[in-house]
Amino acid sequence: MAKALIVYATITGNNQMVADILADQLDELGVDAVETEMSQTDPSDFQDYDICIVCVYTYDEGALPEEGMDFFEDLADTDLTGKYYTVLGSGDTYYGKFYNVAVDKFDKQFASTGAKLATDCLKIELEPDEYDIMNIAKVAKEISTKL
Ligand SMILES: Cc1cc2nc3c(=O)[nH]c(=O)nc-3n(C[C@H](O)[C@H](O)[C@H](O)COP(=O)(O)O)c2cc1C
Repeated sequence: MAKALIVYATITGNNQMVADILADQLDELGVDAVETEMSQTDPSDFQDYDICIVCVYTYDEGALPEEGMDFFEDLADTDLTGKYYTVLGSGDTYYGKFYNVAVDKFDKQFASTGAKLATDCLKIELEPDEYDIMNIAKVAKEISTKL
């Protein structure tokens, strides 16, 4: 059975909700999905999985979560050759050009690991609604077809 690790960072729960929805969808498609919180995770943990996923919030006008800085920096030095990745994020369009910037930063960081993008990164506005849930389901489907 293919395995996915979903690493999330959250303050108010939206990104954990995104991670939960994606994990449920992946499980339904026969992918064993495990969730962990970013500050409790080392990027080398991804080496035991086929799919590497990050669900992350953006803070302070384009900043990464402070509790995720070590994870972010160590990710660049982690060899994930042969694996797939994608990044999801809940942010707030109120922040204009800084909307979900952490998603783009993680996307770039994954590029240096050797992992391949499984499906386009997904940006979500605040708490996922029906439309977002549909898009998360599409992400899960695309991921499952790569395996
Ligand atoms: C002080 C502050 C700064 C924020 N800065 C940004 C930002 O630059 N870009 C963005 O997209 N969202 C920004 N947000 C919104 C959060 O990313 C958004 O509420 C997100 O859904 C929180 O995720 P969480 O519920 O998983 O903690 C900010 C929120 C706060 C409180």
